[in-house]
Amino acid sequence: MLSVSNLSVNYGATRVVDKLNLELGHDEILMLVGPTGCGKTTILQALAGLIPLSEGKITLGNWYATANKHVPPEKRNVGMVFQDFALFPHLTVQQNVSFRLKDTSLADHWLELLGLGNFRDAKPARLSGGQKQRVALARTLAHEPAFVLLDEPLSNLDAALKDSLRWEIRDALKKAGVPAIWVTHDQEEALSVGDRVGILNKGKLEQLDTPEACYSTPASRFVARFMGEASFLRATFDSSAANPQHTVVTDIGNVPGTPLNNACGDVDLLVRPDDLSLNAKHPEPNCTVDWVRYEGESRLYAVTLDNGSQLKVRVSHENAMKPGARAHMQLITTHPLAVYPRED
Ligand SMILES: Nc1ncnc2c1ncn2[C@@H]1O[C@H](COP(=O)(O)OP(=O)(O)OP(=O)(O)O)[C@@H](O)[C@H]1O
Repeated sequence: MLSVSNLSVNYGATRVVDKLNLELGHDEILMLVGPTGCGKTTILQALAGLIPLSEGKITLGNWYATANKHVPPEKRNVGMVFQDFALFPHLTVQQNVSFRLKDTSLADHWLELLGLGNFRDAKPARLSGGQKQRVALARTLAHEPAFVLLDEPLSNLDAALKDSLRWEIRDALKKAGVPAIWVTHDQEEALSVGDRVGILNKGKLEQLDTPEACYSTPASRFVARFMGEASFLRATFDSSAANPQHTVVTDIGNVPGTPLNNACGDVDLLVRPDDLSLNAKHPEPNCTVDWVRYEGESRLYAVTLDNGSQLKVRVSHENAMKPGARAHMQLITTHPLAVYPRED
């Protein structure tokens, strides 16, 4: 198990990572997300032993590192996968993956498993971006790392390739049975690939939870906004025993709620674009379209309710309306939505 307690990193007087705590199971994949400059790469560098800790402790297997006890990268048995692949250009695929291995059978194993059998003798320059990243991953896993750190491994690849390769990487990590921390800018990737997701804000973990919990019950509005389109609808919520179903009352329908941060009375309800319907033909319109973004399969509308709240709703592409059009909006979800204390 990889265990991190109170890990902090300072650059001069600036604290960049602030008291990070986490534990990873033996084959668990943690996705680390957060705005640019929030400390993601610094965390990976500290775990890899590339920069010193200012405070805290990292423990894995038979070693531990603290501010006073540095363990060099080569003693940590860490595997790293970078966005720029970091392959040796003058070596073949086989040589890259087998580099410094005494027993090359594991190199063969991962080359086959990642579909690189036919490219053994090719040099990296002849490979596509996706193939290069597979080689980098095969090389990492062939060295039997105790844990793997991935720093935006897919950010140099096109969208279609990203989608398939993220699953291949997840499968390979699970087959290798190693804990992994995977930094990404892509919130959809974080939700779909991770066993858990950690959301960082200014060096602090705001939430460390399952993808479902991070998306549907975000610990803060920051997390809610970071993990997807988030609108906040004025609502009222009675937290007493008189409301056993936890019903939240709004102008566009009542829904079950999950109160966070002791929300009660005047509250804001977190609404995702698929929690709403938008009907242009309804006889009693209650909102006006502000703008629309065509997305192919769907359209995303920003709509202002007659009570002043602005919400975003995603509907089928067949539902075409122009800015200024009147429509009827309604809450259609049956699952509980997160409820926060009112913020004016
Ligand atoms: N060597 C350094 N010296 C001083 N400050 C640094 C150094 N490296 C990074 N920083 C600062 O530390 C903070 C965190 O940087 P880091 O690279 O970890 O962020 P990140 O979350 O990985 O960002 P991005 O998503 O843009 O890659 C930033 O404010 C950055 O300017």
